[in-house]
Amino acid sequence: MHGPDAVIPAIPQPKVTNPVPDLERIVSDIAEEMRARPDRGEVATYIPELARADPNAFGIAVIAADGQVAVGGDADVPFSIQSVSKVFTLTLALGKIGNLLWKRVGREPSGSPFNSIVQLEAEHGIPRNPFINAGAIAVTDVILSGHQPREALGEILRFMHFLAEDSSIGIDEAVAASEQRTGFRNRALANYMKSFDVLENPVDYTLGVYFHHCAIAMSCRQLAMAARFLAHGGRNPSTGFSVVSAERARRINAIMLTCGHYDGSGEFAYRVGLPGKSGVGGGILAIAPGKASIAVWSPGLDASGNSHLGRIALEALTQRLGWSVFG
Ligand SMILES: NC(=O)CC[C@H](N)C(=O)O
Repeated sequence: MHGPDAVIPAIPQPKVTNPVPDLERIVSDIAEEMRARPDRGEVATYIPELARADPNAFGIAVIAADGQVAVGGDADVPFSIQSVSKVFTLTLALGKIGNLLWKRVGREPSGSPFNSIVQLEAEHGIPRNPFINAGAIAVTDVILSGHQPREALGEILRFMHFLAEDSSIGIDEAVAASEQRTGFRNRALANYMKSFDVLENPVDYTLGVYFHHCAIAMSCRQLAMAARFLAHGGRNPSTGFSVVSAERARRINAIMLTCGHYDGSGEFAYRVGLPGKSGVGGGILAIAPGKASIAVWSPGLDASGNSHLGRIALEALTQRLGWSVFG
């Protein structure tokens, strides 16, 4: 005899992988250690609104393959993601025009600061990679083509909502307005590229979208959620849906590893050993392929414009868990 339960179809369960031993303890230890450190780097001031960030803030969120979430410190406080947004705009632009993107932007490390102008002249207005400012502006221009700025921005924001499974993510308008007022260098970069026809749209439109996507505010938890597809062969591990192909995820990770920290990319690879992308708001997104998506935040920066404690925290995490991609 079967009981009534026998007719209820089985509910499909997500694939369960082994939980990471001690993950929660390691993450909370690191948050404690970072909170106690006196060396905090320098908060960015060239975008006046960013200068308001609290140098004592520190947050970390790690989302493992089985969905386990380990957080520490200010993991739920939203901050200005700035250049971390460039990972997501690159993903969208590749989705829109595929490998044609590489006619407009290179994929070599620049060895220069994020807002450098010098290489652009020698290389005929083609930025070295999609993560320096010039490259990210060219990528934004690709997303904008065929749309009004408001629509393009809406598309970027909806993509973040979809990836993070969180429609509360928004733009910090005060940060966007602050950069609109003071972004003279980015204006120079964009105008210079426009003179080589690398940008298709009016410079002000492209920059407007760029400044606004840099001003997206997210917490470490939201950022780690949004980047899960990069750690899992292009798939969202909780739904199983594919965001990009495995090949594309691998390639975005490769560009993060080689270019994600500007002229600090070599040092980040040496110390942390993971693909990562930093922003001047103090956020760093890092990907441990097959293992986890990780976001850290501490607003004080080092000389290359990357989060000082964020990098130290990631170095501690990868060492304790043996997560470096270099073994
Ligand atoms: N490195 C960064 O985060 C720079 C982003 C910033 N919006 C700028 O264009 O200057």
